[in-house]
Amino acid sequence: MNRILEVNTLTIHHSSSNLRLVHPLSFTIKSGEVLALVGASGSGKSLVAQALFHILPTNLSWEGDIRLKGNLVHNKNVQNYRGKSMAYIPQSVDALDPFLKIGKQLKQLTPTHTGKKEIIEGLKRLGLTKSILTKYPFELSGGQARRILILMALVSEADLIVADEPTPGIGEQATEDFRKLLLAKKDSGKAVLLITHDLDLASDVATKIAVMKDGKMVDIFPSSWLQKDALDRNNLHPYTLELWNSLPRNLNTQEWFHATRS
Ligand SMILES: Nc1ncnc2c1ncn2[C@@H]1O[C@H](COP(=O)(O)OP(=O)(O)OP(=O)(O)O)[C@@H](O)[C@H]1O
Ligand code: NI
Repeated sequence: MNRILEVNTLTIHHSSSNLRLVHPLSFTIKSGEVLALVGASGSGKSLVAQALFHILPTNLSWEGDIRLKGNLVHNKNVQNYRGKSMAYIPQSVDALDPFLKIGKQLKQLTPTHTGKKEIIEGLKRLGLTKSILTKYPFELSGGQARRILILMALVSEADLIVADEPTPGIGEQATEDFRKLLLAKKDSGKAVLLITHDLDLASDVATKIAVMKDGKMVDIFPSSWLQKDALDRNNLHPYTLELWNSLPRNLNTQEWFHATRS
């Protein structure tokens, strides 16, 4: 399988003090893979996504090696990748251009005819109507804006999609539609980095799961390990086990937790 994204010893620190917010971490996402990045609030997930696109807050710096299809992504060439071969669904809906109608913003991403068809279909699948295309971002609700951001990433031709908490506030139906669209991207050989608090979504769509805690990637493992009878669970970090045991569907499997720790 082709490697789409390779991240090698990425660290993120305060520019002024060298104090680390993200400790050295490395991972790879291949064509057709979804890597779910999960972990506590404040553990550094969004910073990792921002570093990939060179859009960290100015008081922070990063070091390491980021490659897209083997090519080093650096300061001077990142514009050639952003929004083209790497699409980003940011955690904040402020990312929409406030002065440009939604239709125009979507059109910029997909100038081709097929793109237009995909936009119309995508709108429908995400529970939006065509009328939204003539609106400005300020006329949308938070959930609608988030769905537009999802659509933007999904209609783009990007090889890599980075989605930072795309589902809060969009409702159950749109979350389900998003899940299906993600699986379609996966099947068509794209690579996805999905940052989420939704562990059910993560275990459902991801091929690999990475867990962050206090700026460290404490685990990265194939999602098949989460199958109830998979022995490899023994290899997971206690924090990962804690996360999974706190899922409502696992609350009755505490025996398993004790069995794996003894
Ligand atoms: N510009 C900044 N300057 C200093 N610290 C920052 C800055 N931006 C983020 N941080 C800190 O870095 C840590 C990681 O933040 P980040 O946004 O990556 O967390 P996260 O895992 O995405 O959390 P959440 O799940 O809540 O979105 C947090 O402790 C946050 O306070
Ligand atoms: Ni975040």
